[in-house]
Amino acid sequence: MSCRNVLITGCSSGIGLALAVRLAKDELKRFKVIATMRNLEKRKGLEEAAGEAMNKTLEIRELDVCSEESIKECVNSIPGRQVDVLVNNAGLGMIGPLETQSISSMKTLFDTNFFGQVRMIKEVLPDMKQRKCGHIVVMSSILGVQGLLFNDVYSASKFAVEGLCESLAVQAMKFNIKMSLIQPGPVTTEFEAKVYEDAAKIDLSGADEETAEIFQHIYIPYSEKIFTIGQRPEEVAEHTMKIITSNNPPFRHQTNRLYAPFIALKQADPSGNLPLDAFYRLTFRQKRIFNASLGLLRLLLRRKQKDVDS
Ligand SMILES: NC(=O)C1=CN([C@@H]2O[C@H](COP(=O)(O)OP(=O)(O)OC[C@H]3O[C@@H](n4cnc5c(N)ncnc54)[C@H](OP(=O)(O)O)[C@@H]3O)[C@@H](O)[C@H]2O)C=CC1
Ligand SMILES: CC1=C(/C=C/C(C)=C/C=C/C(C)=C/C=O)C(C)(C)CCC1
Repeated sequence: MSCRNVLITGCSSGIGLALAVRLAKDELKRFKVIATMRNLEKRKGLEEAAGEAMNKTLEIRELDVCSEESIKECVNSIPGRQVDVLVNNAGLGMIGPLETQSISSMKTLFDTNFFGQVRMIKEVLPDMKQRKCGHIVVMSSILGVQGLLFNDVYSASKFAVEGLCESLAVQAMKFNIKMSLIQPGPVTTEFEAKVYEDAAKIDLSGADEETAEIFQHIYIPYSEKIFTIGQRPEEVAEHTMKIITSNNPPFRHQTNRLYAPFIALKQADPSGNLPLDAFYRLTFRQKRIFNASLGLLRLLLRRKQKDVDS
């Protein structure tokens, strides 16, 4: 197979950085990685992790998914504008009570997580259609399938991405273009620190006392515990690499089997009441069940790790 150009957005940290490095260090040298970031001053981490691959199988370019001009400039700089695989990874998180969040902060989130993806796809789709070849890989989330309290707007942005891709995928198929949505659960990246940092600045006086209490004393501690068993970005990169190298890539792929039961609840009950009840109980009624489930998840994770190591 010839070398494929892979353009990845949001490579200054986390999943984007890990994926760029993984593809660039491919033993079979199947990829030329165009690792992009909006702020080139943050390139050091990627340069160090890429090591010898730098300027051989990996090049760093500037790209802000919120600027059409920046996207065009980057894609035009690629010989023949040839993007064989687009990985739409750049994204922001946002948590908190809806009443405390400004419409302008929600628009910023959508501008990145949804319109950023749209801008990227619009830029490469006509070329891919002409070549009758290409793969669009999109970093969605389990929250693109299942909503979660205090993640209202973030989850909505990922649902929007899922709807966009599900609609486009059939047309893409006609032009031999593949589309894949990657759905990770919690991943231990800068994402986590950034959302907690932003959450600490929320003016909770914009919400009633009970809501503020639930957010601070139930959601935040639960969420922190959940992240202690989050995936590493390298694991998500490995999953994504498998999707990219697959001859017949799936349209949707969950990277963490621990979250399959939450999605199964949704699929099991079209009325939607089953997952709502389960989340309600887990959050408000069953502190002991939540902690016990977490213990079980940890055990399963340790077993899985042992299997991988042996
Ligand atoms: N971490 C998690 O738990 C999960 C994350 N995801 C998704 O994975 C993706 C990657 O997140 P993750 O690696 O965890 O988080 P990070 O915060 O580590 O990485 C996010 C990347 O997106 C970049 N970015 C933000 N805004 C823009 C923009 N306007 N233009 C270009 N790049 C931008 C950031 O750049 P900068 O450094 O300049 O801000 C950074 O490089 C996101 O789409 C996220 O929604 C999905 C499921 C779970
Ligand atoms: C609070 C809470 C939960 C927390 C889930 C979290 C915190 C998920 C985070 C997902 C992320 C960050 C996705 C990013 O795209 C559970 C386990 C569902 C159980 C019910 C209560």
